[in-house]
Amino acid sequence: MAVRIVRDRVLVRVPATSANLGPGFDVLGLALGLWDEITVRAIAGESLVHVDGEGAGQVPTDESHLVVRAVRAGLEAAGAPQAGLELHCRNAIPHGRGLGSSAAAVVAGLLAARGMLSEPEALDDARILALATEFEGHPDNAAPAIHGGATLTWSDSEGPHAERVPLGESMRPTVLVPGERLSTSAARQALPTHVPLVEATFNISRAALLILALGGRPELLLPATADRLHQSRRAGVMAPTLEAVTALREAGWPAVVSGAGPSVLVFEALDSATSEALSARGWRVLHPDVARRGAEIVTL
Ligand SMILES: Nc1ncnc2c1ncn2[C@@H]1O[C@H](COP(=O)(O)OP(=O)(O)O)[C@@H](O)[C@H]1O
Ligand SMILES: N[C@@H](CCOP(=O)(O)O)C(=O)O
Repeated sequence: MAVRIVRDRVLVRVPATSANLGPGFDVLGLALGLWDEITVRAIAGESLVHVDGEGAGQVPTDESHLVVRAVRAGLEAAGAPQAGLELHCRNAIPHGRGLGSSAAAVVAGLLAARGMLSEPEALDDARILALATEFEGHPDNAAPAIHGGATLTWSDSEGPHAERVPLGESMRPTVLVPGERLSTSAARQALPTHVPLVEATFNISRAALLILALGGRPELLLPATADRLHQSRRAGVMAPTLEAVTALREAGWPAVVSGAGPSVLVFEALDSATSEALSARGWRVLHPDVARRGAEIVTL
């Protein structure tokens, strides 16, 4: 029987994510306890979008809205008919700051599509990761948004795959968010197509070390979060971010650029003096939990 829309109202929640984690460019990611909540309704008539919080008054409110596009991609991939869509978005994830807002929007739309379907298995996690990777161009935000916790991704002829990385109990991350935005596409344009073998080898060693560090060897976090592939090459488009990362690392904090920047992720709770000094220089200091569960459909 053909796949149909059988639920006309679905609420989904999706976490922020920090990708790369230093050496794991386009591979590693971590889900953070900062959530977007989106209600999707199938309606008769034209689509409309209401946005509260981050992105309100800035993102489109018609068919070009990213969540609408993702719902449509999900319905199409499942072979289901399209419908008018009404969205209510309550957004907590800052846009254009390297905290995976676009991946969260895409995963939210795909998951909402799953929640509407007569055969939700037509959009299983692997299919959602593949579709989200088509939207994003890289899987390292979508994977932790879907699965929660820390993830690693790789791709083969079948498409992208994701696995959870074991996480110790004690991680208390700090996220520093600047006022300025930087689009991921602009940050990707700063990168070369080829890198020296010695730099690739450096990152392979540190990314492997990071798997140990995350699993319960926090004393390894500082060396394990060093990167030579992408962060310094992006300094031209986010100089204050690289300055903050360098200063924090010199003081012993395991700090990295969050995703494509310009936020900073520190794998520990910063002390109050350091936090206050950063706040005074315009950084918003957040202490999200690690989101150990990923995106979910909340039945309405
Ligand atoms: N919840 C959302 N609803 C609609 N569009 C969104 C949403 N989140 C992100 N976007 C779109 O994605 C852009 C940010 O994506 P990107 O440059 O990849 O940054 P990041 O994903 O790091 O926040 C926003 O400017 C907006 O166009
Ligand atoms: N690996 C990507 C990660 C982008 O993350 P975002 O949160 O900035 O979208 C990259 O470094 O370009």
